[in-house]
Amino acid sequence: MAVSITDAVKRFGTETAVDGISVEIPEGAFFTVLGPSGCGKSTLLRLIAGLEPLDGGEIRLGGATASGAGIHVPPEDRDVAVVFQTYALWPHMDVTGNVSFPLECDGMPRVRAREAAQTHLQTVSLTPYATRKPAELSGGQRQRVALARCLASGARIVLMDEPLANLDPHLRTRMEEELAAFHAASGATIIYITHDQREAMALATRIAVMENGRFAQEGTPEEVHDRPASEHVARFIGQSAVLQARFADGLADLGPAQVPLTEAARHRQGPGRVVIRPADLSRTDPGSPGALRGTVSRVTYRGGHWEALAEVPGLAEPLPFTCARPLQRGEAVSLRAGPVWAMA
Ligand SMILES: Nc1ncnc2c1ncn2[C@@H]1O[C@H](COP(=O)(O)OP(=O)(O)OP(=O)(O)O)[C@@H](O)[C@H]1O
Repeated sequence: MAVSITDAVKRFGTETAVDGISVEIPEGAFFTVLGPSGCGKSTLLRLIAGLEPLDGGEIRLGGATASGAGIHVPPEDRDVAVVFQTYALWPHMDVTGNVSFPLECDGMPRVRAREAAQTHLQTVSLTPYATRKPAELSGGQRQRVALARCLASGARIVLMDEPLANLDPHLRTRMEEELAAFHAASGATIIYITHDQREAMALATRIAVMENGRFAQEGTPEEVHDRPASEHVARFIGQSAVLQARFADGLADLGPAQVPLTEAARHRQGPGRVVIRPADLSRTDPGSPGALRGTVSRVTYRGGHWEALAEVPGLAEPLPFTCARPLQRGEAVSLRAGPVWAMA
C-alpha cells in the first residue's frame, strides 16, 4: 500500500477535525477525498504530508510508519509532494528556476537540474514559457509549473489540495485532462481533495466521501454514485430524490407506485429509503403500470437537453429527470422509475 491510515485522529482544542479515519490507498491510485467545507479534508492532507502531528492512530507511507505513537517523520523526509490551490511558486524565479531549484537544493548540479526541469516542462507543455516569471502566466499555466515541480521531485505520493479551485470552469475541464495525463505519466499515487463532486467523479479511481471528520463511504466512483451508503452520500454525489419506501419481493412501494429494486438491493425487506437519480427515470404513458404521474415544477436548459423536476402527489420530494425536448412548468408528466437503489 502507498498510504495506510489507521484510526487517525486530529483535534484542535475541543474540535475533532479528523475523527478516526482508516483507509488503505493502493500504489498508483487517484484517490479523491470529497466533502463539504470544514469537514476535515485539508487537515487529513496535512497529516499525511507531516505538516501536523497526529493526536491518535497511525499513518504509514510505503510500508513505513511516518506518524504514530512517538513517531513523526518531518515533511521533507517523506516521499511526498504537495500541490496547493495557491500554486506556491517563487515569484522572483522564472519557470525553469521554479522547477529546478528544489533539485539543486537536493544537491543536483545546476546545469543538470535545469536540463531535468526542461524535460518536465515539456511534459506539461510549458517549454515556450520557460523564461517567464509566474506573474506573466495564466492560472492554468502556473498550476502546470507546480505540476512540473512535482514531477521533478520524483515523489511517489502527490497530495493535491483543491488545485483547480482558482481556475475558470472552462480551464478546469482542460486541467482535469492534464491531471489525468500527469497521473498516467508519473505513475504516482495521488490524493486529491475537492468539494466538487463532478471533478471527483471525472478523476478518481477511488473516492472517499467525508462528513464531520469521518469517511461516510469509500469506493469506486460507480459504487458511491450507484450504491450510496447513506443519505448524506446520496445527496452529495449527483442529483437525487431520497424517498421513504417499503420493500418486498424486489419492489419498493413508494405509495403512488411500486418500482423495481436493483439486483444488489433486491433482498431488502420492510421499511427503508430509495435513491432515485435522473438516469433511473424515463418518460412513460400515464396509464402504464408503475407510472409516477406528476407535474413539472422546474425546467433548466443544459445545452442539448433539459433538466427538470416533477412534483408527484404522495412523494415527499420532487423527482429529477432529464428530457431531450423542451418542457413547460405545470405540464403533466409521467415517469417510470427503476431499477433503483435502496438504503436501510
Ligand atoms: N490550525 C487550526 N486551528 C484550529 N482549528 C482548525 C485548524 N485547522 C483546521 N481547523 C478546523 O478543523 C475543521 C476542519 O478544517 P479543514 O480545513 O480540514 O476542512 P476542509 O474540509 O479542508 O474545509 P475547506 O473545504 O473549507 O478547506 C474546521 O472546523 C476548521 O475550523
